[in-house]
Amino acid sequence: MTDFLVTNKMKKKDFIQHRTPFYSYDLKLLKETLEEAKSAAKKYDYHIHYALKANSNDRILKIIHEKEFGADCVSGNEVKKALEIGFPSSKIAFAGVGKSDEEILIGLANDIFAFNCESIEEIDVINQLAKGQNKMARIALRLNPNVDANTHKYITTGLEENKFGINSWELNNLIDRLPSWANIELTGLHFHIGSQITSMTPFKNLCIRVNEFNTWFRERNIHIQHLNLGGGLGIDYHEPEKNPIPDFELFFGVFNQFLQPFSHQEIHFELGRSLVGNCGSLNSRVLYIKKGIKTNFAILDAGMTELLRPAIYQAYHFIENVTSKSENKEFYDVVGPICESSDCFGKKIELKETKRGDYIKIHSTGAYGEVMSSKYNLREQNPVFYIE
Ligand SMILES: Cc1ncc(COP(=O)(O)O)c(C=O)c1O
Ligand SMILES: N[C@@H](CCCC[NH3+])C(=O)O
Repeated sequence: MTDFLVTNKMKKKDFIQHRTPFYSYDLKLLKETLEEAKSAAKKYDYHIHYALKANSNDRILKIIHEKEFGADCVSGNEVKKALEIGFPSSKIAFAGVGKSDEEILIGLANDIFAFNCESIEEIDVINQLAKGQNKMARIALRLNPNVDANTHKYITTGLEENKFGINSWELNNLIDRLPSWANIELTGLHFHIGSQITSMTPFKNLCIRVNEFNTWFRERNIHIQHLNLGGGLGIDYHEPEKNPIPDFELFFGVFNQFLQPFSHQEIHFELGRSLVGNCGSLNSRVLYIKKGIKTNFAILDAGMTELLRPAIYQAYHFIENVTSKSENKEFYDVVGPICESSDCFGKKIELKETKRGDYIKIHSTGAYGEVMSSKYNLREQNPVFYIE
């Protein structure tokens, strides 16, 4: 998205002046969220790496960098972007189940904090490439803890059936090979069980498994310097105005209570959604109201090309008609203009009586919104508003 606009206060007239659809970001809320996360983590000396995949908009990244978070990247381009914004390479972790040789070389050239490795073959390749560059590569092993995150199946990552992480039965083989990897330094263990997790129970279960793995390595005289517990903390998509900031105290408190690190070990997290999710909104206009057999369709000028989450995870976002003056409420299937039946933001959504031209705000789109947008149907690039 190319065209960047800045406004001090989003007023109705601003909506009306500007072409929809567009994303807007509440930078004040972003800063408050970052501050809360930071102070909750500081209590236990925990380190937070921001997961760039959630939102890699430059202005958002600059603020996160200013607040001294580290970066969690999943592609060579994300590593480059983090460096360009100013994140120090000593705070950049590079994860991902399929890193290409070119991407690994970017990480090596910049001496990043760690490669989070997901297979024995990947470690082999990193070792060879590091040897070629005469470098030592620091790695963390992404282990599959087989813990159910109880979230949508497409955003669960920590079960043995998922493609992510090294399974426990491979560990004996892996540590047998460790001495042969002369250009690898094993520094950490990494875990990530999934995203949009709203119950603390999966995190408690994760801690129990991490303690077991950590002990297993210690018993084999392998000294692990950092434990990376991943991200996954969810946000309140249903009542984002009531609960704009997730309960970071509760989240980190669970790890403080159940995780048993050895004394020298650093504890890292890679949070995405919980830091940026609620500061973003997608703003759009109703193009048409159409009577279906069982329902009314409110057809918006925003579609799955701007916000993919409802189409691929049946994700719920709170949708609000911000300009209707009507006292009446009606149910609508809120859909987009894209040539796909799954281009639907929600079925049976209760809105104030809605007509052509009304402005519709789709809340909590700061994470996995703008970054997942596409040009499908040759859609226009949209402007972005930043609200201080
Ligand atoms: C390995 C890894 N780390 C961190 C994250 C960030 O997760 P979240 O946005 O749920 O905090 C993800 C995304 O699920 C991930 O796959
Ligand atoms: N993109 C997903 C989450 C995936 C997180 C990355 N592993 C979402 O919108 O909820």
